[in-house]
Amino acid sequence: MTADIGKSEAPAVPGRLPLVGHTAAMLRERLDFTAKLRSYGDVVRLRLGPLAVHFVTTPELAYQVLTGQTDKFDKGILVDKLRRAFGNGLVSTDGEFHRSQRRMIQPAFSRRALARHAEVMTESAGEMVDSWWAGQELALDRRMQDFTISVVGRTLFSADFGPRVGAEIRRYTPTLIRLGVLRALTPSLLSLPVRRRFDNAVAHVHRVVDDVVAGGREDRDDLLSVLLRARDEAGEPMSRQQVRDEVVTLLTAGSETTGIALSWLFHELARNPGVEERLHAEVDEVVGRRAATFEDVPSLVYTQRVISEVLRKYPLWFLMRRANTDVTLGGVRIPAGTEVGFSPHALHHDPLSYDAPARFDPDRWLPTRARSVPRGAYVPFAGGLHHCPGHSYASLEIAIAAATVAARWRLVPVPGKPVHPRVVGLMYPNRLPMIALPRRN
Ligand code: HEM
Repeated sequence: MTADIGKSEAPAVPGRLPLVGHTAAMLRERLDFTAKLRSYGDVVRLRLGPLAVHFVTTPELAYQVLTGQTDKFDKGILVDKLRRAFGNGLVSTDGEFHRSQRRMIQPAFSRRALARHAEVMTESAGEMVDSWWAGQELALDRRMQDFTISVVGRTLFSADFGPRVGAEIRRYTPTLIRLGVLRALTPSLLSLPVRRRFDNAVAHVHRVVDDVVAGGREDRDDLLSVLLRARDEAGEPMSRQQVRDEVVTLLTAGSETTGIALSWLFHELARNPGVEERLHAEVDEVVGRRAATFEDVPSLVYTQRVISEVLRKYPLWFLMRRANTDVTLGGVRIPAGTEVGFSPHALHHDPLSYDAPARFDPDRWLPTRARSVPRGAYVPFAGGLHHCPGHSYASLEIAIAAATVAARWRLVPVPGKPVHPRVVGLMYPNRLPMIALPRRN
């Protein structure tokens, strides 16, 4: 009856334990846990420790949370727990402050800026593939992280962003993300040593980034200069701490995700010889044996489908928002202040949205087939007010790096070392040893 619309209660997910709620099951089962939530309802209730969470499980409701009703949601508990690390950086703020910081950062991702960044991406990718030798065993996940950190550092922050900064960021960011997610899932249950490890990682990252900010100049053509030059309405510059928070946010958000995507891309190429062959043929035709450039990317049509498929298969495990007003989702009334979660991974693997979702099938992104994917079912870069500002930058960087590697090398797995995802918010490979074999083309 219409009078009841918006008033029904979401079903509770079975298996809630005293004190810990669903946290133990979620941490034990990870992707399987979030995948099965749709079988309990379109909106379901969970307990993470003492915290009540509504989880939406359909593409349309995820679309509503992200985009359709974006202004009714702020960042949620996940970001609260990461705020110690990212302070008031873009990723952890809302409202007018977030909007004005975003406006300031946006020009670093304009088409003109991207064309400039691409030169660094091409050069860095070229240097990377030149440094490999035939038969070399590469810890590919680490190589890709080194590459993406160095590219973000060189494009956005400073020409002389040194290797020490990269090494420290690479070393401590996974800890920040892993422990940030753990703290969100187990509010107040974490032991002191875990908190100390988190604080220690934060302190290291802050220290190196403080050095980057201290060495920054206002007269350069990079984002750090833009941040240092910025003045508010009263003519005041941004505090050093605010600049630091933005730099930490962009360095970590911009490198970890892109490095993981590149890692999985080469893993999938090695497992799918037909896909690898088509990608190699395209790269041979468009790029030849040189490093790929900005101008090549529009012609790398198949490579771009491969990238879309990597981002489908290996997205974030889950995201959280918090309702800032009473909202109705799927007929369920959700009071202001409620945490609302959803899983990009579950949405990207839902058989109601994708044929054979476990299969790596770049051709599902052919325009004729892609049209049948429901809105909200493909959200690698989220959506709405907090839509990833680096999405074009990331797609460009992945295309340039993938094509530059593929122009020269075939990467094959090291036998006897199985690779599987380690899910800690992001989907890291547990390891990714690969051998570089020269391509004869
Ligand atoms: C494959 C690569 C990438 C993926 C999959 C990715 C994914 C995402 C997602 C899902 C969000 C939304 C998080 C949320 O709503 O809680 C996000 C936000 C963000 N991303 Fe990315 N990202 C990538 C690359 C980048 C790059 C290259 C940069 C910058 C250089 C970047 C900077 C950011 C920032 C600053 C935010 C926060 C935006 C806001 O809250 O307004 N990301 N990203």
